[in-house]
Amino acid sequence: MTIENISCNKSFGGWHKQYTHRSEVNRCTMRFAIYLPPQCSNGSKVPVVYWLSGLTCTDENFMQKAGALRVAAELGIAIVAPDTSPRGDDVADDDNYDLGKGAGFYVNATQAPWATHYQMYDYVVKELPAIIEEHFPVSTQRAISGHSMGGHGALSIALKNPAMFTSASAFSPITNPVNCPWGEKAFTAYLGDDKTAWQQYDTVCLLTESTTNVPMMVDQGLDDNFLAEQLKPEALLQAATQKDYPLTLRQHDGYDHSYYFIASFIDDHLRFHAAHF
Ligand SMILES: N[C@@H](CCC(=O)N[C@@H](CSC=O)C(=O)NCC(=O)O)C(=O)O
Repeated sequence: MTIENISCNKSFGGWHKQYTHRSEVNRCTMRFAIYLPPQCSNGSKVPVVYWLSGLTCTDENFMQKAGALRVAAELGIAIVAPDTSPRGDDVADDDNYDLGKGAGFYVNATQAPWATHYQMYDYVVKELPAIIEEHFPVSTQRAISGHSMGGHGALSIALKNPAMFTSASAFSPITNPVNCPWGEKAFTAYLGDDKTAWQQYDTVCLLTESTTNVPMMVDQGLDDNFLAEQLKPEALLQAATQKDYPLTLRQHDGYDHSYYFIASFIDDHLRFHAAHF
């Protein structure tokens, strides 16, 4: 697979780089960002945290706003941030921010017009890791994290692929997309009206049926304007408690849904993942 470097910036002794490539699964050009810590400079292979961003984001929001690179450099962890949807003039879109471009929801769409390009589950689970492991000095130790729509992606992907990730974490995740307006809208469009097809991508449903444990950490702000209607951490906590699942849920007074919240606690997430590598 050929990839093209489009930016390169030294940061905390390592390198932040952006690449484009042809995606076979999404049938379009995709862009991703990678942070390579200084420990890579002698050819050593480092573990990777995959970061999945939320609605309206690209590969840039997390890298520019989360303040994660200092601790990634200290811990010797690479971070990979994909885009949140396929892109391009021939890719189906919607007028609203919560469907279409910037809102791929990390599922494989089965419905027209979305199915042609919106295969973000396969992109994150298969195509992107293969590219990363072919082109960069990374080991096969992987963790996954994300925010909001990306928190849903991170937790559901870890639950569906427990052998692939040593740990998973999320900020303000959509925990139960089959049961909230963002999820119902996206899953109806991408997966159709049959709600049984939605459950394969729902963190609460997957955790309830899980037979393996991927250690999980979730941070949630209690002044998040999406908390009650869209995010529902209590549903996740209830499912985890019933299964005795290894979930750490931290709820923080005063914090909202923004990257100011993520930046306040991202160090803890990277240290959590480092402890499990
Ligand atoms: N109406 C808002 C909603 C978009 C928004 O809040 N996006 C969040 C993720 S929400 C869940 O997936 C986000 O991360 N935005 C990018 C950022 O850099 O903050 C809007 O259109 O802005």
